[in-house]
Amino acid sequence: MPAVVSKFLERADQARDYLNIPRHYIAGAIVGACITAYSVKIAYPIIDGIINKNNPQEVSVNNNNLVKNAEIIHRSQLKKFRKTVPALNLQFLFQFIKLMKIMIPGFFSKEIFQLLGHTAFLFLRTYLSIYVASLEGSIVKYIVRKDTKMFVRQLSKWFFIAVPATFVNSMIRYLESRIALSFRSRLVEHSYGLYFRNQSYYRVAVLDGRLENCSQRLTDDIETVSSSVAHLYGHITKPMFDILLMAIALIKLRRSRDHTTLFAGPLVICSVIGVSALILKLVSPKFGQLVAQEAEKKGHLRYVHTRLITNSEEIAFYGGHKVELSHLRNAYRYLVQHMEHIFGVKLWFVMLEQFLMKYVWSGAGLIAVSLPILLARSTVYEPRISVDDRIGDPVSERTQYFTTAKNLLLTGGDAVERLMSSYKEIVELAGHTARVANLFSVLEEVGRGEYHKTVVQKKDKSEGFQIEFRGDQPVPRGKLIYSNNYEIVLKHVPIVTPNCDVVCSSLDLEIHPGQHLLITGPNGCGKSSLFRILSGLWPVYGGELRTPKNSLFYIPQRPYMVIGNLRDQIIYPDTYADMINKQVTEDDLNKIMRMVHLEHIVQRDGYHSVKDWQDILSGGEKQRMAIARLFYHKPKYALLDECTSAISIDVENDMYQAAIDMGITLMTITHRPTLWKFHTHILQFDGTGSWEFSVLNATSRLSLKSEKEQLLKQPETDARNERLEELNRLLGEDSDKMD
Ligand SMILES: Nc1ncnc2c1ncn2[C@@H]1O[C@H](COP(=O)(O)OP(=O)(O)OP(=O)(O)O)[C@@H](O)[C@H]1O
Repeated sequence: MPAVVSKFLERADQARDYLNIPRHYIAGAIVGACITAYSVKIAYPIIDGIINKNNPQEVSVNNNNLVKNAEIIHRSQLKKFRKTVPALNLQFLFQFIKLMKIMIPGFFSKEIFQLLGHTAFLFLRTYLSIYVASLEGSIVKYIVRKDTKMFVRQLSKWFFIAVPATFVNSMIRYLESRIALSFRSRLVEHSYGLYFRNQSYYRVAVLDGRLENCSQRLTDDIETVSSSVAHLYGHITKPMFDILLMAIALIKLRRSRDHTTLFAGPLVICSVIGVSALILKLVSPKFGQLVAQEAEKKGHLRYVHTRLITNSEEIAFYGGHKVELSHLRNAYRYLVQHMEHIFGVKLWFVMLEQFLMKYVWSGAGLIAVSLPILLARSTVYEPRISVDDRIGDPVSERTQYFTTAKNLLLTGGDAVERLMSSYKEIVELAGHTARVANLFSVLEEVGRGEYHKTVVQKKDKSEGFQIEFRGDQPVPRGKLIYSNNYEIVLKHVPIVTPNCDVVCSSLDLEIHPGQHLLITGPNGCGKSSLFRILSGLWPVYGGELRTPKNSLFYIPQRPYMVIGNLRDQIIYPDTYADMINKQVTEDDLNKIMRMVHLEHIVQRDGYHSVKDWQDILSGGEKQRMAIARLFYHKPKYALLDECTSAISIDVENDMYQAAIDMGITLMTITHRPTLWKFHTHILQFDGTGSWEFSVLNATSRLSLKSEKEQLLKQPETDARNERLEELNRLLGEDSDKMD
């Protein structure tokens, strides 16, 4: 390769001679081209930014709306990042200390001992490096002196030292990995504690808008922070030892030669390193911000993939692959664009870094090493030689000195280079640290019930409930009291969504065990939201709510199937140990499965085989399984949110009767008139924020329903329409719809 290049250069030079172009013209052109390329590189993003700011509609690659939407999300994410730029500053220091306190909880923690061990091995490694450097110097000396015996002796020492040296190297890597794993375990443990406290995993996603991809921070970012910290510890400690011990060794070595130039070499090296460090710091790109943005984009890509996997069946039925593919492609494209940007930024920085560290420093090192030889007072220098080396000649002495000094300098130079490149790693660490520290502080706040979400304050002049705001955040002013007497009481409680929409201004309700409540009303009127407020998932913004603790059991229309065997599905959220403690046997489970007509699943799959029950069970089977769960737990109240919509009416009736017989009080959202007879009270929302709570007379309500059915079959007249409207009002149903 070098031969080809030199041939090419030779030909080019001949051509230049032929064309009679002076050499300095060519050099000027090359320098000019480099400067132009660099200016374009710097100016392009700025010009692009100005153009895109003025023409936001031209941003998308094609006119596809999806691409535009994704672009808008992408830009809003970028804006968010610009607000808090992670860098090597005081904020990073505080965040880092916070994480360190979690990673190293005390003086006598396992991590301290691992770090001490790691430090000892790093020190040993440096010591061995110095020993090997001087050994190599003596080997070269005996080669020059043609002393075979001494050469073989030194070479045997060299091989002998290789065994502990390689063990030390391997041990350093082993300890670094162990420390990274220990740090990671501490962070993971801490984050899981926060994530699962006060249902934060739900609240952070629904009620708070600050963390878009919790999973990315909980997995990748924590892993990166712990491995970077462990790596950086070695990456900074080892070079420091190296520099210290190498400097001592070099000074000793130089003292043995000449005092006059003792400080000249180190002065040259220190000045060169100082100046180049300053230059690198000045021109260094914002790596912290860049890696944080990269993590965000990776998280978004992971999120799009997860959505696809979770909803694969629906997407396949719809044939929605085109839309999903474009979402995936966009998410990936943003990641690629960003990575290309990072690579581009790194290209110039690494070039400068390499130029300074590889060439400028090596040059300075060579000057420092050669100074004692070049500036020696006499041309035939008589070294201070040891007793063993009295027979030595000046040339072999100089060779030994030069080889040892060169090795020491190389190791020292390498150490300074590693220290300098650590700066880049620290700034990158700042990006991940900011994300993890932010995750922890958001989870802590969410756990305390403090949420931050971008909500639009509605200036509503009407009479209804007004949400109180502090700054731009709503303040829940309601009282939530956990009572011991199993009653549910709501006094002037509004139903407010996480987006601060008031669905119902004030709700008053009193339910005692044995009073089975039917909840009806049009879509979106706040039926399920009432359950969320009763269960304590959504804040109480006003009034007072009294509810028994741990006595409500919610069953949705699409029940969740847990990872595990069939038994785990029935007893969820209990564990097998809880089941044993409750003295429930498999016979009891068999009885429950018979009650929900699922005994065939027990015969087919047994209780112990682990399967993907979410996919295996049909919609109706999953709903029956959820009812089996209800029968296993026998709570005081069951919040049933259209949870039997896929079950046949006769089986559904059996289940409701069985639940009542078990002493479970039902609170049911349903559109099926066949379930009315199981309820004693009714809460009827009208969809405009009003409601009616009364005793339910199922027989009279059913006769109203059949009258409505008859009227709907008749031709339209004023009298018919008037009566229909009246019936709809009484039944709490939409005007032209039969439930
Ligand atoms: N997580 C959420 N964030 C913001 N708004 C929400 C959220 N969940 C529900 N809403 C809104 O709250 C309102 C009431 O929703 P809710 O689920 O209580 O309706 P519903 O009466 O149960 O309707 P349906 O009969 O269709 O299930 C709706 O306008 C809905 O869009």
